[in-house]
Amino acid sequence: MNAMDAGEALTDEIAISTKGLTRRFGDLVAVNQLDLSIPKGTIYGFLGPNGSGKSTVIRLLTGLLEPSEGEIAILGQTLKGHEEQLKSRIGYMTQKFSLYENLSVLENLRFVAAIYGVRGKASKSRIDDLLQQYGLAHRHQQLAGTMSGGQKQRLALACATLHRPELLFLDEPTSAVDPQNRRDFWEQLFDLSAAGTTILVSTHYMDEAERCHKLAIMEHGIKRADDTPRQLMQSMGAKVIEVSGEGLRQLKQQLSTLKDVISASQAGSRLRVLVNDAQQDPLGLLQPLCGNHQLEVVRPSLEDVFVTCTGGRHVG
Ligand SMILES: Nc1ncnc2c1ncn2[C@@H]1O[C@H](COP(=O)(O)OP(=O)(O)OP(=O)(O)O)[C@@H](O)[C@H]1O
Repeated sequence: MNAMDAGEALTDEIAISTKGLTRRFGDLVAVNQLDLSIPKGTIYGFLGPNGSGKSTVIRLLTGLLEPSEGEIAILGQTLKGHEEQLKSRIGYMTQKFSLYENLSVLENLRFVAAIYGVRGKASKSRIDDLLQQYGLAHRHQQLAGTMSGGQKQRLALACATLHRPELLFLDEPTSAVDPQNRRDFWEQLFDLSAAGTTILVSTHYMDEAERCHKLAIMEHGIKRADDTPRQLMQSMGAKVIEVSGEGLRQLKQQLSTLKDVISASQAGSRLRVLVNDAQQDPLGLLQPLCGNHQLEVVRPSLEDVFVTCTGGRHVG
């Protein structure tokens, strides 16, 4: 493929486009022939287990890592050769938040402002706004290293968005925070999205992935599916059957041996069984092993989609 191909696929409406994007580390293929087309203004999720290549994709898209093969276009420009130009239009928040722990909240923000060339009155006013917006005004003198996970996360988001990037990369941003902070964080992401920012966020949390406008399911560096959460659930190649009753541990083992059963996993006092769509009569398949148990066909969840896409190899 030549350098134009990914660029040609672009319209003004596309924020990220890749064609055949591949990255190897020795014999390991961390990202394998990835094609992406992410419209501007979207919150796009990368859902996958540890080691599925999510961070590597983000590092490739931010220009921190060179592809082994393939093309990347960001905000209408081929990435190769335009990394410096694009840097001012991109924000990046890493898993570890990358804060200067020995600097105060204010000093962290001033440092980032200086890096992006935001100076003088503009810097002061932007930092004041961010301190208010992210609930950090009363902590501006506190050392970053002494803050809680949720506070560090808010400061990291303030730093990553200080220069008003059009495109924001977030690598597992909520791994280190509690559910309330995760919810609040997502409210902030929707505010940014409503203001026109395109966001690519990696996660291994299903509830988080479900909030995205669109998402890719990754496994072993390969994109297994790519659509809206609703569409992924509607077009999943499996039926979901819940089984309730006694002796579920043993029943699970028995059901798992059936050819068309993709997975069986326990959730509370029920077994959630995924049966391949090719099976015409999923209840009839399970019934002989289920005796007096109750069986019910239920609506798929995103977790079911994930399990089906990955052939039951990463249950729950
Ligand atoms: N610099 C590197 N050198 C060698 N192997 C690497 C390097 N970076 C990543 N890998 C490998 O590439 C694969 C994908 O890693 P990556 O960090 O992208 O996955 P991930 O989905 O982000 O996982 P996690 O959620 O654990 O961060 C892993 O097997 C990892 O060990």
